[in-house]
Amino acid sequence: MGEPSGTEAESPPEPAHGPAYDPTPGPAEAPAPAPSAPAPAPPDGAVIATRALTKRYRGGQPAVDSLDLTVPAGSVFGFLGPNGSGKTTTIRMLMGLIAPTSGTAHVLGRSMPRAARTVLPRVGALIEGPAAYGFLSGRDNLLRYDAADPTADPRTRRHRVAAALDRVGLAAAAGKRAGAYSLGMKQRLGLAAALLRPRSLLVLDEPTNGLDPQGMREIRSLVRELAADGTTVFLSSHLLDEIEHVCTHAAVMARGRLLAQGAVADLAAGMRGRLVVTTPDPGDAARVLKERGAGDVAVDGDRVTAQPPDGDLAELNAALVTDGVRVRGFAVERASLEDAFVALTGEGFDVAG
Ligand SMILES: Nc1ncnc2c1ncn2[C@@H]1O[C@H](COP(=O)(O)OP(=O)(O)OP(=O)(O)O)[C@@H](O)[C@H]1O
Repeated sequence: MGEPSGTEAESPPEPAHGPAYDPTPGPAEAPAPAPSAPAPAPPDGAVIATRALTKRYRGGQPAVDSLDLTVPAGSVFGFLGPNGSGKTTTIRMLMGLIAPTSGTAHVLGRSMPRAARTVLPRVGALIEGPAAYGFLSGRDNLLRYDAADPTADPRTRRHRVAAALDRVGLAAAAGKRAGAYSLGMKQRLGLAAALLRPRSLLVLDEPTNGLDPQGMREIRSLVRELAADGTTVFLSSHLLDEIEHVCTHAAVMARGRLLAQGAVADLAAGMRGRLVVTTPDPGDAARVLKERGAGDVAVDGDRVTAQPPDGDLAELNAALVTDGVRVRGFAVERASLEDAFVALTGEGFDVAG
């Protein structure tokens, strides 16, 4: 999460929580001033499109630096990067909570933050953790939250609250004090708040942060269900595993800059996986692989692994056999998103979180 907003130089007043689930939503925040440059039209079908989006907090390096992000409609888009890489700052600009230093951001085809009042009712957001009144039940939290929204229809309130609680699997616990909820249940209550109205886009900042494996599974399957219904989901995460299992598309950030974006399968497919040769002659195999241009050759028992050289791998296999290496297994392991990330950043990734 970002650091206290008190260090922020030029942003407008900010609500303590995300736009969709502050339990004390007052009158709508004044939208931040729009950048003066004319906004280019967003690409067709993009639910989020930013161009050269930049945020520089007072005196520092840019927290977000010339970001060109394109989130296709219908995608589950993972916004991936280690702590401090600029994810939360980007999300806050997209939601109109802070003004960019320069560049443009379009959400649902409209320029932010100028169109915040039109855009935000169509966006469900869960930002900077769930917030709820502990002394109220989950249901009463949602009733109160919905009642504070001047555009929400009071006649359908009870029905919409019940449907949202049901949707996130909290119907049975609806009458329980939110203070007694587990973190996972609080997170689901936050999602229920985001789902009180039909949404074109859900923005979730680290939705599984702090959850146990069971809680993570529940949120992930909920995200998949929502996406199956056609909602575009934009979620930030520092967990590669999460992105790989839940997302159709991803963008990789490091130190405020975008390193890559695209379909998850393409991000990993651009990488050649590691060659694994299983053999009772590992020393000879390693020698032949090196001679044939394989990189980073490593021997572990009867397994020899390497970065495959360019060219036809069938030829490489034949060369091993011709040189008397008895080959039991010869395969290229599929590259993971983690391999792609390491190749992009040249550094490891805190996979465990
Ligand atoms: N209000 C602020 N004032 C000054 N600097 C800030 C502020 N918010 C964030 N930063 C700095 O901007 C950079 C990006 O932070 P940001 O919170 O956007 O990253 P993040 O990828 O979301 O990380 P995390 O997962 O830790 O929230 C960091 O160096 C951070 O210290």
